[in-house]
Amino acid sequence: MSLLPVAEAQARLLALLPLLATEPVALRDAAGRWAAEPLAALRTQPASDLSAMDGYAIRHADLPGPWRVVGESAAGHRFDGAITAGDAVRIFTGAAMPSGADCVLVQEEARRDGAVLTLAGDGPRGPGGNVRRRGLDFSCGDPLVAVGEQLTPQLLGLAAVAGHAQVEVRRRVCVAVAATGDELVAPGSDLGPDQLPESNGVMLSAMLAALPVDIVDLGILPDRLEVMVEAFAGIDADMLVTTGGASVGDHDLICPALTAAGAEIDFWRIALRPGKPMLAGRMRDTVVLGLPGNPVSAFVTAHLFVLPMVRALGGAAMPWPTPVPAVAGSALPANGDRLDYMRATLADGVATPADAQDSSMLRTLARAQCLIVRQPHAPPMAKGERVDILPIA
Ligand SMILES: Nc1nc2c(c(=O)[nH]1)N[C@H]1C(S)=C(S)[C@@H](COP(=O)(O)OP(=O)(O)OC[C@H]3O[C@@H](n4cnc5c(N)ncnc54)[C@H](O)[C@@H]3O)O[C@H]1N2
Ligand code: MOO
Repeated sequence: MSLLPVAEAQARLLALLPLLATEPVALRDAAGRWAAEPLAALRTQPASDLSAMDGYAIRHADLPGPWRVVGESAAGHRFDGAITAGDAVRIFTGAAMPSGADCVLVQEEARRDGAVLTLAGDGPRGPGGNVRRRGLDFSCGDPLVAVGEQLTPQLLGLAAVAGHAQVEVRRRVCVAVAATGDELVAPGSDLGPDQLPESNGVMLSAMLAALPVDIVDLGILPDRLEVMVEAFAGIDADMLVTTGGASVGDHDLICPALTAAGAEIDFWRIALRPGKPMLAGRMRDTVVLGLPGNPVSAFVTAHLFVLPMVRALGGAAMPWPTPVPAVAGSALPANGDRLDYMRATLADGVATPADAQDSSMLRTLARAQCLIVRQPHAPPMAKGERVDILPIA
């Protein structure tokens, strides 16, 4: 069977996703979610001309003074009157400019004796000096956040000052995770000679924990068709992620078990190393991803498929990991017909692949800081040439 190119597999998977309902979330709880509706400014910021410094609001035409101090304007308590020739108002950072004043004399350049103020420096350069004009940051109605943008702390601060208390986002994504394999036991268990501590579920849950996800842990399923079918048939989740049993051996039962549980398999086996035996489909309202059992294959396919799909379900406009340029730290051999992701360290922009790239080796994965991306049929590459990497640390 020919292998499906990775980009095609990603596009097909995206097409399988349902559109999740939206919910309003308080800004303080919205970090990391994606805006499901655009946010426009509900107010103008600043709403009035404000002082940018502590000092005295004056008319620039009155320089070089002296002035008579006629009142005070503080943030939250403006000076209600208007000033005329020779008047100054004591003013603080963030306070509204009094009517008639057009600049602020900073207090370091002023000398005050009772109500009399004299110049003790150069003074503001011109009208508007040390003043933040109304609307300097944004005006009411300005578009501020686009649909699909991730809500960073900075955007949430912007939304708050723009007058919003909450933001509409897609509801949290429910992901069921199952490890499969007769050899697997819970981490820390006493081990028989053919047993292995389960690690893929641990790693996947940790990868998902950084996203707005509720995880349903299905634990470890044995390589028994009827047990798997029963576990899968009762699932109520947006996504089911399995690891193991995806290949072609007699005990690789994920494909038949999912099919028997009502899933339609959309594709199986992709042109990716590691990660070739991945499969994907849909089981009623649940998107299904069957990841290979080898730990590095599970990690790479989670990075390229599971996390992007969770982001897309969450409403992300840009769900994919973005390659960045680096320099090859050693010569790289010609690549075969699969898109290859090589574990590598990264120092000062130089990506050096690990000597061994076997997909069972978690220690090299744990110490890798990036994956070097090699396109199918890429020619050999010399040390020092430019490569694309995906940062993972
Ligand atoms: N004849 C062929 N054999 C294999 C092929 C192939 O095309 N033809 N593909 C190979 C590739 S590539 C991969 S990747 C593996 C993936 O196979 P499975 O998805 O069926 O994975 P398993 O056989 O169940 O396990 C593989 C390996 O990983 C260990 N494992 C599984 N689950 C976990 C877990 N949750 N935690 C830790 N370790 C796990 C398992 O013990 C095996 O050692 O197939 C190749 N074979
Ligand atoms: O593609 Mo497999 O994931 O080489 O080990």
